[in-house]
Amino acid sequence: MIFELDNVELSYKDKQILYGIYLKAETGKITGILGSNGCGKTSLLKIFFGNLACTNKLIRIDKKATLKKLYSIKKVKLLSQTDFLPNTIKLSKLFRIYGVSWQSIVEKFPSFKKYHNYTLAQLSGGERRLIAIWLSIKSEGDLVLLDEPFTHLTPLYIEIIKKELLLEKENKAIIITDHLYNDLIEITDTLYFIKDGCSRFIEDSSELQQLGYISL
Ligand SMILES: Nc1ncnc2c1ncn2[C@@H]1O[C@H](COP(=O)(O)OP(=O)(O)OP(=O)(O)O)[C@@H](O)[C@H]1O
Repeated sequence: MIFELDNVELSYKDKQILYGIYLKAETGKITGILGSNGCGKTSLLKIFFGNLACTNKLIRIDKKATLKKLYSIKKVKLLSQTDFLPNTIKLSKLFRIYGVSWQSIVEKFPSFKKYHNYTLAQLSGGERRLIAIWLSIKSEGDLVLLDEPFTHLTPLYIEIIKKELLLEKENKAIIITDHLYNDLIEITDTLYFIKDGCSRFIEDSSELQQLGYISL
């Protein structure tokens, strides 16, 4: 499946944020989005998902344009930066609701075994984040949008999540944005950089220096 987002125009009051955007995500590939703080990455993911209105946008699925919100016609998962899961439901139930086996997370993160009957409110911020990431990437989905999945995670956990993403991409299109750019670049097949409201396709990571994203 191929998802394209084109012709995005987004303003907040008089401030124009995005106006020359093209992004493509496809099953079997991980697409990365990089850009400085405030350039519009989170907004882009929300526009793609369908929960942020903008002046103009064009979404195509397998080359066919659609005006519908993507989440209403395809299985799309959005990992937002802020907590979005209910804090009072036991993790065992949350995993059942998402259709993800509890054993899958215990196999990769054995220290989580004891949390089976805990609620999210009883976990640390990083542990809550890991649960949210796991449910986003392991539940059924055509397109997975991940807003800063690596930030807040311990280095070892990041390595495990990267390996899982490489497995999950076989059946899903995945888009990731994160400031841990080395981790992101390592697993992405396609990379875009957002600057001055526009997206640029990055062929070689050395371009990120010329663009002023990382120091020379
Ligand atoms: N609700 C809002 N009202 C007004 N301005 C907003 C609103 N949400 C975001 N913005 C502005 O839009 C711009 C893009 O925000 P966005 O969160 O998409 O950036 P980002 O690239 O994800 O940033 P970061 O890397 O810091 O998370 C920022 O300048 C922000 O101040």
